[in-house]
Amino acid sequence: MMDASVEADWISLLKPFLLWVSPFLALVFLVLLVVFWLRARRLGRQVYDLTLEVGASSRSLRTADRDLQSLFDQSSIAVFILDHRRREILYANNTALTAFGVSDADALTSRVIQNPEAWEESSFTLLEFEALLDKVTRTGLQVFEWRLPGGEQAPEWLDCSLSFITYLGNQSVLFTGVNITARKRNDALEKFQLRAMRAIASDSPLNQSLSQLVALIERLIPRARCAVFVHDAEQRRLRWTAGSSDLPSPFQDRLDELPVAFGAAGAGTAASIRERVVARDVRSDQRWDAFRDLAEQAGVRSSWAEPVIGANGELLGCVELYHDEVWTPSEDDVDRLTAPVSLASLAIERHHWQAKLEQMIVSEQSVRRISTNLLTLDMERVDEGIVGTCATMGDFFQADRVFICQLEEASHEISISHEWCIRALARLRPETGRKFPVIPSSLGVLFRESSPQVFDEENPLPPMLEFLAERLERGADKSVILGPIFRNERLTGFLGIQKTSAGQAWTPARTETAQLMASLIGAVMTRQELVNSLTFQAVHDQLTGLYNRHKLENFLKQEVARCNRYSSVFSLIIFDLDRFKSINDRFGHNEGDSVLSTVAQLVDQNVRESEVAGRWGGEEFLILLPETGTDSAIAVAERIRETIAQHRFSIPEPVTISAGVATFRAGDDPHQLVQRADAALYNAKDAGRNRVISAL
Ligand SMILES: Nc1nc2c(ncn2[C@@H]2O[C@H](COP(=O)(O)OP(=O)(O)OP(=O)(O)O)[C@@H](O)[C@H]2O)c(=O)[nH]1
Repeated sequence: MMDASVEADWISLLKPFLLWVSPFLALVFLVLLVVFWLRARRLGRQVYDLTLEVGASSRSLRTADRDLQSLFDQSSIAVFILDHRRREILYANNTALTAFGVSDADALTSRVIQNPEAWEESSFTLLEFEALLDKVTRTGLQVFEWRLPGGEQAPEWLDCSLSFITYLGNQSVLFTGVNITARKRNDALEKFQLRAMRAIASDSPLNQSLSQLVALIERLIPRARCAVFVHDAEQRRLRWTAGSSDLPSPFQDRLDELPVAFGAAGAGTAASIRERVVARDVRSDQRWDAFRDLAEQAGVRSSWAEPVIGANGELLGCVELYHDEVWTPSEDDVDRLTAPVSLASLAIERHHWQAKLEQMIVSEQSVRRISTNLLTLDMERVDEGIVGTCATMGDFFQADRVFICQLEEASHEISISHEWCIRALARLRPETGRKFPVIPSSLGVLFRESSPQVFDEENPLPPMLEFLAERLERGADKSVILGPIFRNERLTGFLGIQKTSAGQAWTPARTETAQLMASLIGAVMTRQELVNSLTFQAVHDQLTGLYNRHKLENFLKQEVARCNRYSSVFSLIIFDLDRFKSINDRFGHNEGDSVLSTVAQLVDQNVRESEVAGRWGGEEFLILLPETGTDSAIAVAERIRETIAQHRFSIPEPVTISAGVATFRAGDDPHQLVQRADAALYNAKDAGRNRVISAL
């Protein structure tokens, strides 16, 4: 009860206050209501405006995308837009589709962007590309060069950019790629061209320079496999010097040493006619008849051969390109190959000159060595020296046999005087020294030009010289060069250089060298003749041809020394023509000379090889009889005396001699011995001449 009354008191107390405040409260509420209404209206308008704005933006974005797409669709730049999160292509233009070899955006997603295998031949992997996509979200832009595997018309190289964009509300990446294949190809070509030129300019071996050219050509003519052949002028063959590693070895081996002839595939034919040869389809081309199976196995269906011609018009080699399909070069292809073919010509010519120079140096050294050998031959051992030089020449000329023939004009005979040959021929060669009949005048006609002649299958040896090749097999590669040897403008022999196997051919330079050698041998022989004659003159008496006094004294000294050392014995005969003064006086000095010569001949015929006869001076002769005692010496002297006495000389009366014989006694010197013989001779004169008396 109490509580109800207290409540009533409170209400009665607040009532006047509430009555006074309530209009204000109502007013405040009203104001607040108005404010809220006003605010709500403004927000609504703003929301409305915003909604309008959003709608417009969205519409303009879509318009922009459409504009962008139509712009990209026409572009030669490859463009695609990739949903960054889902890795899906949202848009790709035609250029991009062609570049990646696909037909639509979905294929680009499934066959490229989400397929790691498609990236195998690309310049980077799918993982690396994805890393770039992630990077672009941080940096906004990435630029790079991309080598694509490339299709038929597709670009090989793209200069690319990736930019981060929002596309159709998605976080996306915009890809652009500009085709820079032509620039890249040019760069690469320049690089290859530079490499090839450097190799040619440097001292690189020919096969290396030509391999660089092969690489260059294969860049210039896509899908072609290339080979470069070098012409071997001596063998008239093409040597496979450089070629694509894609050409199988049996193909290379078979085309190596291709003859320069029609029907020797494209290269051999082009080399023989010195013109371009295009075999559009080797299966039906007759120039490939002999090589068809080989081409089939190597996957060669067409060939294009360009001969390589040197500055002087000589054939240097051949460049050949092979395709695995029926193919003909376009004018552009022909243009493109012009420079490399010129480079090949430069490389081969440079190599040839270098080889020639090296050969000349070696050749000059060898020629100098052989010449020095010949000109400084020890005249005591000339024959040995000449045979040694023949061996050196054999080595130099790569010959199997080198020989010297000597012609004896008087006897009309020819024989091999010096010879060297390889071991294999030793038992086949004709005997050295055997004489064969010849007609020197007809040989003189054959070698009138005094230049060497090469005899081979086409130009056989004249019948009288056939003995030179006797018992040696003859065949295509066998040849003998004969360099005439002249002495005092007379043909006196030949230097012969024989080859029985394929080797270096007889080039003009080699032929010239052979003749130089023949001339040197002629000079050596003349010198030897001169030396022999001087040596002969130095020890022989000019009138009689017997040993002279100087030589007799030498023999005497040697014999005395020998007998003193070995307690041996020898005897001397000294004889003198009887009354020779009277012969001179009556028949003249010339007749006297003739008598002296005849006596010398008779003496020479009556002494043995071991005995030495000479002219002691004037009309005095001395005979030295080794290992001969007094009795035997007297017998020899008697025999000579009788022979002379019985001989019918040119003068109409007999010629007699008186002789003194002395035998060596231990301890004698030459002078003592001669004195004793002389004394015996005087005794013979005193005793009436025409007799033999021995010393006591
Ligand atoms: N025709 C010629 N005569 C020569 C040669 N050498 C020497 N005589 C001569 O030989 C003669 C030697 O004469 P002598 O010494 O008087 O002796 P000889 O007349 O033979 O008389 P004997 O010896 O006593 O028998 C000289 O008249 C010389 O001139 C020569 O090479 N030729």
